[in-house]
Order: sequence, then C-alpha cells, then structure tokens
Amino acid sequence: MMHLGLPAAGPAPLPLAVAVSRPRAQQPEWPDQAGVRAVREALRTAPPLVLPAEADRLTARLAEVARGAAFVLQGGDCAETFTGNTESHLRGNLDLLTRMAAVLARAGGLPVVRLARMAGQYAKPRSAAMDAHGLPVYRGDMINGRAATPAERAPDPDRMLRAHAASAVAMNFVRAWTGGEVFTGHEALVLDYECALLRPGPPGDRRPYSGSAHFLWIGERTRRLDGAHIGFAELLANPVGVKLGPTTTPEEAVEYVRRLDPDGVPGRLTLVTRMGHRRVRDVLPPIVEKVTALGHQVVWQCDPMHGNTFVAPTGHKTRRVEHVLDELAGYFEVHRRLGTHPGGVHLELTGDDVTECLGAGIGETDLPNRYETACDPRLNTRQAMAVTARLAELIRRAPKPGRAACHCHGRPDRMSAWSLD
Ligand SMILES: O=C[C@H](O)[C@H](O)COP(=O)(O)O
Ligand SMILES: C=C(OP(=O)(O)O)C(=O)O
Ligand SMILES: [Mn+2]
Repeated sequence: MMHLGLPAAGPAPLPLAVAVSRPRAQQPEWPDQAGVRAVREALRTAPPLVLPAEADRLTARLAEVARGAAFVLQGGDCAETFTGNTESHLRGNLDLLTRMAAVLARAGGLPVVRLARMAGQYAKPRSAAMDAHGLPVYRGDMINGRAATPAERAPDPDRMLRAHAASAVAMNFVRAWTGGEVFTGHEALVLDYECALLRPGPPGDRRPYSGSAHFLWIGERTRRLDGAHIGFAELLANPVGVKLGPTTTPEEAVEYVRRLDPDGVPGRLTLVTRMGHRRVRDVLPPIVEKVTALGHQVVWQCDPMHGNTFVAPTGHKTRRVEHVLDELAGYFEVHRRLGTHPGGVHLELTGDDVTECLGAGIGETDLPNRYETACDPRLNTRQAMAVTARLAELIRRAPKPGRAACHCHGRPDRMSAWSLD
C-alpha cells in the first residue's frame, strides 16, 4: 500500500474483542443466544464474498479519487430484501449505475469507480425502536421481517445466514453481469455478522479484511467515536467510509481521520457528508478545511439523500429531487471554493419504476402508486438520470485537478477521456 509519508505504521490495532466490546448502538436484541453462537460459527467458516486482493484494488481506485484523478459513484437500494434479490432487480440497478457512470465519465474526462449498494445491504439503523403499532421496528431482512406482526418482527439470527446466502447469489450475478469490476459496499451495522466474516489478509498483515464486501461504511447513527462500530472500522484493512451528518464538528471529523486512517493511506477513508440542502453550505466548509490541513488524502463523497428526507401529507417518507440537486450544488460549491476534489456521490436509487421521491414527473398524489421501498425512498431511473445530468454540469464546471489551484492533491497521472473503470 502507498503511504503519505506521515509517521510510519501507527500503533498496532486493538484486538477485535476489545474494539467491539465498546458501546454497541443499533444492535438486534436476539432472543436466542445459542442460535447466534451457532450462526456466528457457520459464518466464520463460510466462504467470504470478496477477497483481500479485491479490497486492495478498490483502495487503489479510491486513492485515484482522493488525489482528484477519478470520481466514485455509489448507489443502490436503501435496504435490499430477500424477495427483491431477483435477476431483474439486480440487473436494473446495475445497468442504471453503469449508465450514470458513463455520463459522468464523459462529462469529467475522468474514470468513474462504480460502487454498488448491493450484495449485503440487509440491515438498517432506525430512528425509533418501536413502530406505530407498538411493535419492534423493521431493521432489515438480516434481522427481522417487514410484516407488522410480533412473530415477523422478532429478531431471528438465522436471517444472518440467509443474508449471507442472498449476498453470495447477488455477488455472483454482479461479477458475471459486469465482468468483475464493479465493487460492492454496505453499512457495517450488525456486528455479529460483520465480525464473523472477517478474514486474515496475506501473511504479515496486521489487519483483517472484511469478507462481506469490498467497502464498508459506518452510519450516522453508529459513528460515536468511543463506540464499537468505529472500533471495528479501525481494525479493517478494507477501504472504509463514515457518514457525517450536520451535527459533526470539524474536530470530530479530524478525529475520524486520525483513527480510521492512522497510516495515511490514500483512498483508505471516505468521508460521506450528508448535511441536508439547507445546511451544506454552512456546515461543510470548516470540516473540509480542518481535514485538509491534516494532509491525509481522503475521498470526499456527498450523500444528498439522508439529510433531505421528510414525510409527505400522504404519510410516505419521501425526498424532493430539487433538494437532492441543491445539496449536490452546495457540495460542489464548497469544494470548488476550497480547492478540494468533490470526489463522489452516494445515492439511493433503483432501476425499478417506483414512485418514492418527488420530482421529474412524480407528485405527492403519485407516491402511493408504486411505493415499494423497504426503508427509504429511492430515485427511479428518470429521477436518477436527472440527477446525473445536473452532476455532469457540475463536474464540467469544476476545475480539473492538476490545472486548478488544488492545494491538497498531486497532478493526476491517469486521465482517461472515456472510461468506466
Ligand atoms: O437508511 C437510513 C436509515 O436507516 C433510515 O433513514 C432510518 O429510517 P427511520 O428514520 O424511518 O427509522
Ligand atoms: C442509514 C443510512 O444513512 P445515514 O447513516 O447517513 O443515515 C443509509 O445510507 O442507508
Ligand atoms: Mn437509507
């Protein structure tokens, strides 16, 4: 791995058991501990879904993004489901991601790294523990069922095995359909699952690799610095991300960089900012400035979805495309002003013809027509392509790295006019 010339290899990582014994937010209350132990054992010996060398390849691709020579497009369902793990759904989402990447690659004259929220996005952090019926909330197919009955909502550890199997099927399809160069990622949420899927790297490596995905991120609800999720992410050899919501302070952001990228490996850490369209222009600049001053080559990525969710009068959780576009514009404005690379975006979208977000032909009265998401509202194809067109404009207008006054990145050594990978 390439290092930045920061102090060489930091302190040895903590033992896994110590790291994940810290406060564990958003974990299922499994009723059956013997069942959990048996599942963990089965996952420990199961084939991993991805291999260490693939994760290293992604780190190298993200290092290109970090230094301004590429762009990363991450997208897919908010929550995958077992019944939705079909050929047409996977193909629709992958094809949409590929179409979008092609437009962005042409606009920017830069390679676009495709990172699918797929083959593992089966667990959800929730705002409330109980739903309107007084039942435990749905937390993703890896944990419990969506139907509003006590039996379905009871956490079932066997679902972790089903999630692994469904992810393997999806991963097989991703590899076959795309020819192998689309990477996958999901939120590292359920620690019983993620810890059991850790695998050793090459001899001599101090850090284990995740066998569950190429890229894992820590969510806004589980990112406390003294918590188990950040402890887990610190240990990994894979590239990792952390979601930063509008309450993040610049000092906290710096601490994430120190903790999650102790060795200064370009592309190791992605900071996923999801500030909301109203806050992004105020909250993002001091964070970017303070992190930039540290000298690490992180990837900046904008998630313009999660800060822009509201409930429509119909009762549907939704998002307006215009708010998504505004947050993206704010993100580009901030990075352009500060001379940093707006390295990527992270979107919830689907190739299915859903009516979950507002805009591009979908109004409030259309929401009930095909509102199919298991959790958050996704952009449909038309909406995602509208976002892509706007992104293409923003990318075209952004100063090209190496030509602009970009004080944190070296000159890119690889500028391809048309490339998806
Ligand atoms: O995907 C993100 C979160 O899991 C989701 O927004 C939480 O939804 P909730 O606020 O309805 O619990
Ligand atoms: C839970 C998610 O986002 P956040 O942690 O930013 O709320 C998500 O990406 O689905
Ligand atoms: Mn979501």
